[in-house]
Amino acid sequence: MTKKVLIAGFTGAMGQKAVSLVNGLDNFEIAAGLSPVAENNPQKYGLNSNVKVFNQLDEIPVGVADIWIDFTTPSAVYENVKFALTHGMHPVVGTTGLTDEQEVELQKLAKDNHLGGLIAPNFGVSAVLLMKFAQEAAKYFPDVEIIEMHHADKKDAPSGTALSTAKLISQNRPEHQTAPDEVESLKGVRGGDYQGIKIHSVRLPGYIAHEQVLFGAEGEALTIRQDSFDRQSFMSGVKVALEKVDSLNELVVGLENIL
Ligand SMILES: NC(=O)C1=CN([C@@H]2O[C@H](COP(=O)(O)OP(=O)(O)OC[C@H]3O[C@@H](n4cnc5c(N)ncnc54)[C@H](OP(=O)(O)O)[C@@H]3O)[C@@H](O)[C@H]2O)C=CC1
Ligand SMILES: O=C(O)C1=N[C@H](C(=O)O)C[C@H](O)C1
Repeated sequence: MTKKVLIAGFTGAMGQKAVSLVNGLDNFEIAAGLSPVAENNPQKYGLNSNVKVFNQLDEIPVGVADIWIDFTTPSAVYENVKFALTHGMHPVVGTTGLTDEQEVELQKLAKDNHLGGLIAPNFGVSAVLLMKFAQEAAKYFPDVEIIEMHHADKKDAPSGTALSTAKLISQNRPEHQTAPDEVESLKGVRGGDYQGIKIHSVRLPGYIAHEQVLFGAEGEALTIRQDSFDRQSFMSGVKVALEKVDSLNELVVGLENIL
């Protein structure tokens, strides 16, 4: 049976990659797209002429799609996923910026509506592996800092991946304070702080998405790095999510939990 997909943010950099992905899959079809200023001209965006284009949530009728792909903005994602879950759609969410509280609320909503879904801060295998390796290394190296580097159009900082990396590290890291007496003579120069783990966000044209986790100890260092040179690299993860999402019985966080 062909599954119908709605792509929220279909005009954006990731949305357009998702359009190409779903157009090339046998058992899925794009039924609708949501983007606030998109023209009602689906073909302009690589969509078939019968695809419905919506500019806001309240235009979307019940039953339009089975799966909701979200690559929008941190300010829109919570309401979007709430809408999907209350209108019978399984969410596959790549958009970053959901707070822990919002994730918990959405998980409850998914449970109440008997719908599974996935929230993945990163659909790239290199990033998923980086997070796994960093979590393991944190048992042995409590002194750690994260540097994430992204394109200059990125709206949120730190990246969802960096925040997720810090959360996973903090689960394994013994309580520890690096450089307890330090003083910043230039405000913010030591980066953001997640439970004692410093996070540094770099934004530069030419970059796509990159992360380094630096561990230091007496006389040695370990650096783990991943690079997403092309947004196509995220699509294998999105494909796995599309294939598995309707067999999930909860709103799962993290691609690694469905691989
Ligand atoms: N999980 C992962 O692996 C990855 C996640 N991301 C995340 O995905 C998100 C999108 O990234 P990217 O494609 O680069 O961003 P873009 O800015 O290129 O695209 C954002 C899209 O969202 C649309 N949009 C804006 N507001 C709304 C709204 N209220 N409802 C629906 N759509 C809206 C925009 O439409 P319009 O142009 O009409 O304003 C546009 O189509 C970001 O949060 C990013 O961090 C990115 C890469 C990988
Ligand atoms: O905005 C991006 O580009 C990306 N966003 C995600 C994040 O915030 O971690 C995933 C990837 O880093 C690309």
